[in-house]
Amino acid sequence: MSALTLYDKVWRQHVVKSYEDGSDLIYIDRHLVQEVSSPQAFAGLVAQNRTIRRPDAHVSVADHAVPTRHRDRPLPDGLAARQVSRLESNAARFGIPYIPINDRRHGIVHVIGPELGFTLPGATLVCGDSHTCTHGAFGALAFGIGSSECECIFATQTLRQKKQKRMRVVLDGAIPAGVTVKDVILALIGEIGTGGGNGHAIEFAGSAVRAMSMEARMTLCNMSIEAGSRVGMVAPDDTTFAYLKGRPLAPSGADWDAAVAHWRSLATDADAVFDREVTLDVSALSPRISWGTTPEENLPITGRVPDPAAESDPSRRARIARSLAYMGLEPGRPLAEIPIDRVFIGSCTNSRIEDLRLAAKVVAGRQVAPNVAAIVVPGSAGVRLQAEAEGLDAVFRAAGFEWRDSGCSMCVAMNDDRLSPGERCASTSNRNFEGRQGQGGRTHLMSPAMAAAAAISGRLTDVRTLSSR
Ligand SMILES: CC(C)[C@H](C(=O)O)[C@@H](O)C(=O)O
Ligand code: SF4
Repeated sequence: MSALTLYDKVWRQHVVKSYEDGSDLIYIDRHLVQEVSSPQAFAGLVAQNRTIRRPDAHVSVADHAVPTRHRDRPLPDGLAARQVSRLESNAARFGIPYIPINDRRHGIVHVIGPELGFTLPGATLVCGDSHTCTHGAFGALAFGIGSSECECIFATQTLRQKKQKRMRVVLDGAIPAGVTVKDVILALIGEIGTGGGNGHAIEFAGSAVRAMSMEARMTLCNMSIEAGSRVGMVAPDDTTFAYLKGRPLAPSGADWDAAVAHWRSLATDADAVFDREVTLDVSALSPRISWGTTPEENLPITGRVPDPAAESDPSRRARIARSLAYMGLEPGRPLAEIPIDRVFIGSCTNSRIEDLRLAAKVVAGRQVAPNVAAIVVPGSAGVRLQAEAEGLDAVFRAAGFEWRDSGCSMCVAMNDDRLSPGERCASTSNRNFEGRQGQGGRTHLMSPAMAAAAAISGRLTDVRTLSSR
């Protein structure tokens, strides 16, 4: 048998049936359900009078629409309240687990899956949400699906899919001080483009990945979709097992030992071949900032706003000009001089405990600039409680940040937290297209440390210069 990759192995172990057109029916072990993409799937079940085949394979939680403050009060009447109550009643009707918004397990689907040990190496995991690739950090085969596919999973626990091509991204070297995995993934997307991973399942490998914490690996895999790939995976290792051990839904006792032995066998064989290989030396990277309206439009903070006139390709020139017009930026301006109005530290990319620790370290003993409104939104109640136990909330509050309850918040304009037209935001989220954080809002993507530095100085800032003051 020829050598296999991690992706090949997990795929193979889930094939129920193969079709002549090259697609396979694969078994889906786990399904996360949120309020925005699930209503149609539940409605489909009702219309066809179907039940859920394996209720224990699903976990539902409302994260996108929920407010991040005043959660002790009933949700005000409106779309959010309807979306949340519909998810709750659908979960009750079909008998699947539901996590209420004030529960200690609440949070963004992609943050709580791993926290609960619902996300496991070697499992297939789906959700009606494009950032499901996050869970690939554990060596799960995880990807986002559409509403009709959610319905299919509910009814059959299987999905017909075509295998992707195989791509390996090797990250070598040590990440320098002041630089984080967010800068690594932005640099990669800057290099290969938002279509760079199209049609491919990415495996992240190399010494830098082995050295990363699970939180960092999740940030990395989370933005695979911004690189065009629905799948981003990391082979499970001791770091993975240490994170999962003792989690509520992880195996225990003798099952744990058997699981670890199986998980170790999933690593890509030494002689396996990839359809595409990309290598990036992370030791040469600087902190990055997106300046435009796609994640690929990003540069080191030491750079300047690009000049469309310097671009020879007419369509690229037009694209840059349009981005700059929307972002309200003049060519040639140093990025580190751009003033900001808002700071958002949160989202399934960067709202885990390590992210908050990094940001708090920058913020400690300093004040948010008077022109800036800044919020920290922990990705889950678990992260919030951990941060509070460590006193991080006090650090943020003392500096002038607002400390919120868990949810997607200002990552996506589907709840109360959003930008006003023209407002410029330093954001730790993953998408920066026009209107993403609110109509007319201007998003600059960056790491938590960089967002914290921007909050303090009131402009885009190289965190390395701030900490050396
Ligand atoms: C609302 C949801 C379906 C959407 C997604 O698929 O990713 C959202 O989470 C996003 O980040 O844009
Ligand atoms: S935090 Fe943002 S990117 Fe993540 S699931 Fe929510 S809306 Fe999507």
